[in-house]
Amino acid sequence: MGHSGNLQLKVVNGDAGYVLEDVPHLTDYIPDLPTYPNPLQFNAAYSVVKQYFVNVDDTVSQKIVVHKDSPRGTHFRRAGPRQKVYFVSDEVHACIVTCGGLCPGLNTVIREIVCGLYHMYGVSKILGIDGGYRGFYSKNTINLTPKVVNDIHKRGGTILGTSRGGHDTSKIVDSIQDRGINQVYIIGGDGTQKGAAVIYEEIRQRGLKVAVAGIPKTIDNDIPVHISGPAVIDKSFGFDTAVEEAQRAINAAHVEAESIENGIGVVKLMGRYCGFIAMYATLGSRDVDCCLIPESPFYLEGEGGLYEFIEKRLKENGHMVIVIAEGAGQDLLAESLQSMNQQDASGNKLLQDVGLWISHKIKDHFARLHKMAINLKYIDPTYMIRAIPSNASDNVYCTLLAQSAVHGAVAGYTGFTVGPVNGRHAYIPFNRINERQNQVVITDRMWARVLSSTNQPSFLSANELAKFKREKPSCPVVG
Ligand SMILES: Nc1ncnc2c1ncn2[C@@H]1O[C@H](COP(=O)(O)OP(=O)(O)OP(=O)(O)O)[C@@H](O)[C@H]1O
Ligand SMILES: O=P(O)(O)OC[C@H]1O[C@](O)(CO)[C@@H](O)[C@@H]1O
Ligand SMILES: [Mg+2]
Repeated sequence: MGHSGNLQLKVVNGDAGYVLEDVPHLTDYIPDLPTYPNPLQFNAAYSVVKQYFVNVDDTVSQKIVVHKDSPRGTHFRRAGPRQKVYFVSDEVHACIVTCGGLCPGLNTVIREIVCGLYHMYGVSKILGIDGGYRGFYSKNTINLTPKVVNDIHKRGGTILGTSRGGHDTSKIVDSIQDRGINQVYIIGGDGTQKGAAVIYEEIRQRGLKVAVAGIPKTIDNDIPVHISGPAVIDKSFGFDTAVEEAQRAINAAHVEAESIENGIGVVKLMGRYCGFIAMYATLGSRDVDCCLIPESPFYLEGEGGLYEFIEKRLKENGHMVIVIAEGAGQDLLAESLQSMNQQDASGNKLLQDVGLWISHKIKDHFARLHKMAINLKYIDPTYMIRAIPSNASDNVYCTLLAQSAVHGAVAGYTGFTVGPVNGRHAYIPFNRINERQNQVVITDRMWARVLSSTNQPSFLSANELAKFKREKPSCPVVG
């Protein structure tokens, strides 16, 4: 096996096209670090486990759909407890920070990092950083113990608070160094993981024995994940909970629309640059007649347009439900409203309210035509789907993510994000997670399932479809 690598890439090539995209280790830049036996083997609860530790050479394959002659492809290091650890319990001084927007399950991840460190590794010095990245240098810290975090998974939000912007790398690493912190757990979305990568690089340049672990959070599912799109992580925590909660809004829209002549229910769901929540909520509900997402451009007027489809569906069924992701149709809004081009503190584009806009457009159109009296109800559950506690299945998922992060940091790995790859938890280098934003691939089978379930137009001409097929590479299809 040959090694090739730099600060960001640590790639190992093996036989038959085997590639390991490895994560950094503290010993990459601090040689001769002492190791210690993993205390987990003396832990009463874990004594029932037949094999305590994962083999150091275990890796998880990114590709599970293969042909007879396919190369073995990319692999990631398997997550889990190692026989040797690089920290003794008393030496560990950990901290946890949450950044970006809210997401169901943030508190569960915090809880399980604290409990995992305490119960599995005997760690008692754990600090909560208040209010996101800027909290490192501008706020007081919170002492976290299993008692403090005992009930927090039942609450939405994050007990640590969160923020956008305020990522000042030197001030953050100064604070880590001054406080003697040697394990940093960073929970957040695509922006946060980019910030974590820069912190890791600065720590490495300063030669500090500090492990940096990222736990990916994104209600939008915009971190490269496996729900359609090239596979890295299967899906992000809180996504299931959000999709479940979105059902309540869709049900309400359906009940309202069904109960009145020519009723139209419009539901706006989160999804700044991608329509995963809208797509899954639509497929989950089966009451949706039209799902509009940022990845699939649509138009209103003329043949094959939205107005024509609405008229047709109302004539057929007497009612309809439209689900629209917040980032959909922003080009159309920019044409008809004065574009604001505003950004939030992290540099994310601030969007105009497409739900309200489209509701007005539809009402105006049918009023102008005098053809058909419609009754439109607009429901905007935006923050309601993310400000709730995670459901049971997300809670279990959050536990595995948190424990994987703890096992990895204690074993000396750093500069990594945790996540399940084809069902097995793995350590993924930051560069892989940060390479691009995940989006619904509208030439994939999952989007076809939506079109088939709603029977809505694709809004694409034959030429556009051919262009999309050429541009977007076909990727491993789920299901
Ligand atoms: N390229 C970057 N380099 C360093 N820090 C960044 C970068 N992008 C974002 N950040 C920081 O990461 C934090 C969170 O970023 P952002 O507000 O974009 O949310 P996010 O993590 O993407 O979560 P979400 O979009 O799901 O709400 C902010 O404090 C921001 O300053
Ligand atoms: O209003 P805030 O808190 O900035 O968050 C809104 C954004 O956060 C997200 O939920 C991502 O976390 C986007 O879908 C949405 O545009
Ligand atoms: Mg983001």
